[in-house]
Amino acid sequence: MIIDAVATRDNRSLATAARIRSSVVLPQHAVDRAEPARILTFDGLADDGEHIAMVWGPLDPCPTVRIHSECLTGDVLDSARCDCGRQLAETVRAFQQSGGILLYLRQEGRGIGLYNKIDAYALQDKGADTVDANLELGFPPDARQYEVAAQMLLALGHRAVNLVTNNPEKIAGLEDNGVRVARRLNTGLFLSRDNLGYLETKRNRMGHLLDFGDRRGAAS
Ligand SMILES: Nc1nc2c(ncn2[C@@H]2O[C@H](COP(=O)(O)OP(=O)(O)OP(=O)(O)O)[C@@H](O)[C@H]2O)c(=O)[nH]1
Ligand SMILES: [Zn+2]
Repeated sequence: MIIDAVATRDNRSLATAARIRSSVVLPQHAVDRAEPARILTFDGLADDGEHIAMVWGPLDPCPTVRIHSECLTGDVLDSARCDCGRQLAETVRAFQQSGGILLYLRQEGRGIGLYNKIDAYALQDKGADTVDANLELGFPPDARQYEVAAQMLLALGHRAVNLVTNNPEKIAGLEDNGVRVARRLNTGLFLSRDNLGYLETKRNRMGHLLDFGDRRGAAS
């Protein structure tokens, strides 16, 4: 399926249109749904990343979407330094139940890569927060772009979505590239003793929409 370049809200257009390269069934351990889950790959994405979409159908015309940036340490290795693993597990469980699209973007370490992220962790262990550690290494606090996410959604036929995120940059990144965010939905709040500083920095220095309520004292 090929979607032509579309006008964005300020009348720019996407430089390139992506198309679905492969779409295969990915049977799930947890559930046996009427419509099987599929993993999709794409040609024509704006960067060199091997970004994938997981689709649990059937989908609404304005589907629920989660954009998740790769975090090997959190997603695979059970790291509690961040909330990524818990957010990913929450997404998979919810979409297995109710349907949705997970865009798994290969943007490890907010786009600076795994080795650089581990270097940033080493600086954090000496007292820097996540923003200053990136800056000290010569990177922006967040190096991610979301054009590829918009390209993938357009290739899937969706120009409007409900987005699960606390990060306003993801909303702007879709809308700047021709995909309307009809509603924002919060992720869960996955606080622990080890990620409290990381989450506070996201809220205080990066504009993430996190409401700790009175739960910070209970982080364990
Ligand atoms: N550079 C850097 N990257 C980190 C650090 N901790 C986590 N990350 C990366 O941050 C990214 C988090 O991705 P997401 O959970 O999709 O995005 P988010 O910006 O937290 O926004 P939400 O949609 O609200 O979850 C992943 O790529 C992680 O590898 C850190 O201390 N330094
Ligand atoms: Zn993480």
